[in-house]
Amino acid sequence: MNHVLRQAVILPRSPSKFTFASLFINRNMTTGRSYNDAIDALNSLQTPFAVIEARRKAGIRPDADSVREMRGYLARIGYASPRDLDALNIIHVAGTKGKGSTCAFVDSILSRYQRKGGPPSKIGLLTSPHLIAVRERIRINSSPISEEIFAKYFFEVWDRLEANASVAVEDVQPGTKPIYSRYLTLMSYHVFLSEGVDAAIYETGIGGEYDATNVVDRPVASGISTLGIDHVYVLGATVDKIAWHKAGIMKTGSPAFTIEQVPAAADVLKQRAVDKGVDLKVLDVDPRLKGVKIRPDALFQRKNATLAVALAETALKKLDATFKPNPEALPQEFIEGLEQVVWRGRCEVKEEDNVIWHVDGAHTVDSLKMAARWFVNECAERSNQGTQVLIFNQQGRTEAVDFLDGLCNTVKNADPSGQGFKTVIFCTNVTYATTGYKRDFINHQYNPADIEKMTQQKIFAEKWAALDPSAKIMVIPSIEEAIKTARSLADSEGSGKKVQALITGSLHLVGGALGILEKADAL
Ligand SMILES: Nc1ncnc2c1ncn2[C@@H]1O[C@H](COP(=O)(O)OP(=O)(O)OP(=O)(O)O)[C@@H](O)[C@H]1O
Ligand SMILES: [Mg+2]
Ligand SMILES: [Mg+2]
Repeated sequence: MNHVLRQAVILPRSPSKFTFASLFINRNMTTGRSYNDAIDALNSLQTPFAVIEARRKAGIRPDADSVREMRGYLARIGYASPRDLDALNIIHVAGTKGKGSTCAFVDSILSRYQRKGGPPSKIGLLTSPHLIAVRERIRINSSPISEEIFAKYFFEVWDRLEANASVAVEDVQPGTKPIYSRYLTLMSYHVFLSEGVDAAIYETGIGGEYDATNVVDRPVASGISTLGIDHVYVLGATVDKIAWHKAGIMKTGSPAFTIEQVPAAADVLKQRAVDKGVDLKVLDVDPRLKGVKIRPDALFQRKNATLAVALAETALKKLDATFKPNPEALPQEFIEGLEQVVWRGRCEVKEEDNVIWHVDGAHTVDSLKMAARWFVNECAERSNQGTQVLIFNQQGRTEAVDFLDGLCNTVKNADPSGQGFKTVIFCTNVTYATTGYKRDFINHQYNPADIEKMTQQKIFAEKWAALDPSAKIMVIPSIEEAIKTARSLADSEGSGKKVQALITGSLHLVGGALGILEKADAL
């Protein structure tokens, strides 16, 4: 670390109005019933860092009990029959990367039909994680549910769980509640069923087989997006093990789709499809996408779009007996849905007077290479290209240090001067310099001491110093200060040149950064 201390500039924390310890204490539930009260109560359902560590050490991983447990919670909140979920016509998506993007495409396509009067008449969308506010994980007709609606259903679920806390249900301990993301999944079923949603798109949280979303046993269709390495602790370290989990969302009697995968993953998907009697369709990039303006214009996104088209066609066939896919050309609704999709924090460009921000939430080795290539291509198209700056973080994943090689080399190799990023900033995911986290970003799952000492960021700095000894490396306590620092670099640019900044590595980082860049807390 001494080496880093010599090479990297490490900014001290600003005098703050919060203590780090206070951020991580589970709050007792307040008596109020506002959106903020709901988020506080939700935050109390996070598994604390110490418990996660203990489980890790004991080798405890999710298993079939976790799905049975979700069914138990569903029963406690009033949905005792697995058939209750059939009304939602669920489109279920798993994958290592591209899940959210695929779901957003399906949502956008279906919304063109909904706006024409349907079917579907109401579309639900559950995605994770959130970018700017928790409520954005649960959408109806493409909009995050309002704070009022969120709070209403949040506490309805809460009250039902408490009222039925002692009702014996298999695999659920009396008096318990599901943890954070599982609570939101549970709540989403209640929201969508109560609001009369008739097509719901579900992104899995982690894996598939044992994921909280896998309580659906008759999806309208299942889709598996690009597989790669992530969540190694829960899913396994090799792509075949990971594929096994993701294949768990394929259901006998429901159509299933995937796109081209690396052979080890493809083999497992095909074998599990055979075992389940599922006709799994492996899709080449859809030729009907030719001429459709998919953003970013990259192969991975065309794969996501291909999967989304197949899923949307299957859903529309189920919902509307008169809908007939046209193998020659995509209907206008599909083209508009694909071209006009809004999926924030992924390959976004925001231009200021002196800085062009490139914002992408990639956080695996493969997706970071994609993000780097996208950044390079964007920069290459501009005549006012100035210094390239990186703002990076990934909290809580020890393997994240290996994300940096691809990022560094992709940008360096594309730069005719061989320079790549001139300044590299590693910051924590703490949003603001003096007030700490926005409530929606409080995370008990990380080691508070690591954030306080910026341990992870210093490890990144050390790694980057080895990858590129000529880069100026900085370790900075908050996103706000990281952005300020990048802006200040613009002062030394030549006239007409703009700093080209890439913010990536974590969706939490990206969400916090967008909030600051847009000077808004709102969605
Ligand atoms: N098919 C893909 N292959 C590789 N990288 C992808 C693919 N689709 C998207 N990405 C990259 O991954 C980032 C995240 O995309 P997206 O939100 O769709 O993935 P996700 O599977 O929902 O990820 P998460 O694990 O965060 O839920 C994108 O910004 C892009 O850089
Ligand atoms: Mg993920
Ligand atoms: Mg996602």
